[in-house]
Amino acid sequence: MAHDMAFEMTRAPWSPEQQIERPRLTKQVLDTEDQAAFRLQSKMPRYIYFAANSKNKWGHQRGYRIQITSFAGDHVPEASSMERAISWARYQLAVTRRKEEEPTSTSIYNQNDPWMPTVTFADFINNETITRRSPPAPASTTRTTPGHPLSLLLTSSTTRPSPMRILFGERPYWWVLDTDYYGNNSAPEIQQFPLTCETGPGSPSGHAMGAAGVYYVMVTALLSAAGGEKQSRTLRYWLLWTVLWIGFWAVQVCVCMSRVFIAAHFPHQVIAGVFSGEWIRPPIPFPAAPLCWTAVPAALTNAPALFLAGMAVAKTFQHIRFIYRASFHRYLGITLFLFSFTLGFYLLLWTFGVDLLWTLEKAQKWCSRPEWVHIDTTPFASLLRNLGILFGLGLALNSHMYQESSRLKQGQQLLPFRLGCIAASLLTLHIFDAFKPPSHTQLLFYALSFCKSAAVPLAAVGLIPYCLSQLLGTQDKKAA
Ligand SMILES: O=P(O)(O)OC[C@H]1O[C@@H](O)[C@H](O)[C@@H](O)[C@@H]1O
Repeated sequence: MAHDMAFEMTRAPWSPEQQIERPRLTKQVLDTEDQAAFRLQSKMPRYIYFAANSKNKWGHQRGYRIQITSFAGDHVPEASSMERAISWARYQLAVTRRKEEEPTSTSIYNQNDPWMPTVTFADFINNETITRRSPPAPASTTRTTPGHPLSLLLTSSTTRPSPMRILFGERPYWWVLDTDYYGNNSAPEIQQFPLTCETGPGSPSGHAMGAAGVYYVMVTALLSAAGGEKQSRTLRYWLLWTVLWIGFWAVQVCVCMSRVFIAAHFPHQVIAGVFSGEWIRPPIPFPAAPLCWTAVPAALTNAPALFLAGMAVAKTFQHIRFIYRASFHRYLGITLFLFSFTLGFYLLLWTFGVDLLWTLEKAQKWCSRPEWVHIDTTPFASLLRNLGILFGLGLALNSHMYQESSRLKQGQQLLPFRLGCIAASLLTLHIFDAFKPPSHTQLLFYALSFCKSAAVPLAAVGLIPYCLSQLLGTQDKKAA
């Protein structure tokens, strides 16, 4: 984008017989390489800047300004037979469209045979379109070559996601800015929010999946508790059935619409999330589930974790006996298996050049505010959180505290015990939630996330019921 001043003649308001030149700001989009290559000694616009599609908080287009001051003159006459080897020096500034097959803008080998140069910079400037590209980050893609003070080559990638990639985990907040789909037309303005910049793959939606999985299990558990025999179901049961399912779908619609509204998802991704959230509930044989999920490329690293969350909740309600009987060793074994399976699979693919964390780079590149990119949204953070919960649950259920508190569950003071547990657990969860592990060291962050998640069930299933049972037990004794 070039900003300059043009002068227009106007009458001086204070002296109408006089004319004055009034400066006016002009803006011009430089949309081809030829327009954005400024020859030496040519007149430059006053301001040149790389504009992004987003706006800053004053409503001005984001971007960064390029300022060039140089007193250098001609390098060699352009008619010289060796000029092409140093043709970058023709320009004060040149913006070109970079392609993957063009790793460099010049080459030291040009010096060896300047008459037949390996790379000719001037050939890059062949009038290709350069608008609707991502603004390159100055540190990573701006190349100033030592000894080439006048040449500033800015590049932008041509590896753009095709429209079909929205089926493979692209999120709208980056896809819209990153795609060639809109050609020379302007792409829709996408407003980002603090929750937009998720770093994992967008398909299927983890929030929709979690909401559907958890609420499905809650609704069906409540209905089976209220239902009794099929034949003896009363009007009250059917009223409850209607209210609960309306509630279920109301929650799903709100979750899905909010995810689409903040540009974190396309509609098909949240719909897939809701339905996979329901399917993910047991009975999928335990070790088979992460393997099933590997069929969904975009959700690969997230899958075991998501499965685990859905499964942990579902088991609690639907197969209560199993989850209570499983030994700590079993919990530990499952935790280790899921961790090593996911890590191993990730590393295996990585050695073959497949980076399952490709979405992280997209988020960092396209999020309008770097502080909105949170490490706790990464698939690995999610995996460790859910593994922590599983581990903590196993630890709590096999603890002495849990055995002790279970005794009171058959006792007299069941209602105060349960209400006390709910209130104390909510309070504790709130306190846990306020603790944010420091994110400057990734390993420390992941380790602390795991510990924090393990502490949650340990507190809610072990410690809190134990303390309350002791308290109520003492009161019982005093009363007796
Ligand atoms: O895919 P969505 O809806 O943006 O949800 C992403 C979230 O999905 C959850 O399952 C993960 O635990 C979170 O870490 C992640 O941030």
